[in-house]
Amino acid sequence: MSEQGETTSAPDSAGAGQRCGLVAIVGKPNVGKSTLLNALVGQKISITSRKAQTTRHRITGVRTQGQTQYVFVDTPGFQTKHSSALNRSLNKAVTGVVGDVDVVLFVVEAGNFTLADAKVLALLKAGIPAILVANKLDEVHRRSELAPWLRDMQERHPFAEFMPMSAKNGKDIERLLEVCSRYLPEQPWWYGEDELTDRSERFLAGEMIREKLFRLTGEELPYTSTVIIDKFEEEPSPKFGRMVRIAATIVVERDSHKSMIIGEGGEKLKRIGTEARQELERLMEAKVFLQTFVKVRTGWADDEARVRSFGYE
Ligand SMILES: Nc1nc2c(ncn2[C@@H]2O[C@H](COP(=O)(O)OP(=O)(O)OP(=O)(O)O)[C@@H](O)[C@H]2O)c(=O)[nH]1
Repeated sequence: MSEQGETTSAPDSAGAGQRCGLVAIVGKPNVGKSTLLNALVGQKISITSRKAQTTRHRITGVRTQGQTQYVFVDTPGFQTKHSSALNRSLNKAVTGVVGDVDVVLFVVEAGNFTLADAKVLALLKAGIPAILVANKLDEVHRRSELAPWLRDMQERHPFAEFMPMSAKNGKDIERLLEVCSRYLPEQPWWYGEDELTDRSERFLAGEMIREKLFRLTGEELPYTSTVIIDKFEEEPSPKFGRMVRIAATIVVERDSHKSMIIGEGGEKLKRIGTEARQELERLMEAKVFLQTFVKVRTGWADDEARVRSFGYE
């Protein structure tokens, strides 16, 4: 339950009373960071368009609840299960991230603190509030033992809050969101309330191809060329976790534009597809299969009915 209540009415257009900020989740492998992130975001993680405030970060999810928008950022160093790789990437990737957010969730297993936890803790920056998430509370059978452990943790770092909890418990997640919101600055939201739907990923896929298209063909290509997403299907994949099949059509007005996009031996279209796919994979954290086609539709931009049939309003 958020302090602001569960009002999901449209936000004040001026952004009055809104809070918005960056939240990093850190911790050694297997403490439950992914479980926590998924629960906090409350839906499948997706991407958003990039905004100036967050270009330095890779956004893994956004939750908008009540008046607060929580923007979760990725800490790549902690994704790995290999401690050597963990060590290597720690200083580079994570230090930058945890030094530049509004609040850090430092996740450990309740009642535990190992050398690996200490290494992560050492990276937290003074001045950035850190919440100790003592996760997997449900696995602690003797709760009485937790008090001395918490005191011990208090001595290790000046944590702003202590949250003994379970990432699998909905009430705990609500409580954590509420606590977290206190550390996010009052400022207008960066993202629309509904920006994280499947549709926004679909939209982003189109934008990404469009961006590559214009970047790789240069000025020559008329602005009327556009990208239609014909298919955007997510499939469960034990191998990749997330897998998305995308089929896109680049619509141009002239044959000459078509050959410009396809390039010699199909080289350019291939490059557009590869670059778009790679970036989408990174953003969506998914395996992406992308098919791109080019079609000529003379005067299509003037033909309103046809424009509508392409999915534009
Ligand atoms: N009992 C219990 N298990 C949990 C809880 N949170 C996470 N887990 C389990 O802990 C294991 C690790 O969870 P992940 O979310 O993958 O942990 P992680 O920190 O993201 O792990 P890495 O990807 O290795 O960094 C999984 O089997 C989860 O189901 C919890 O609150 N209680």
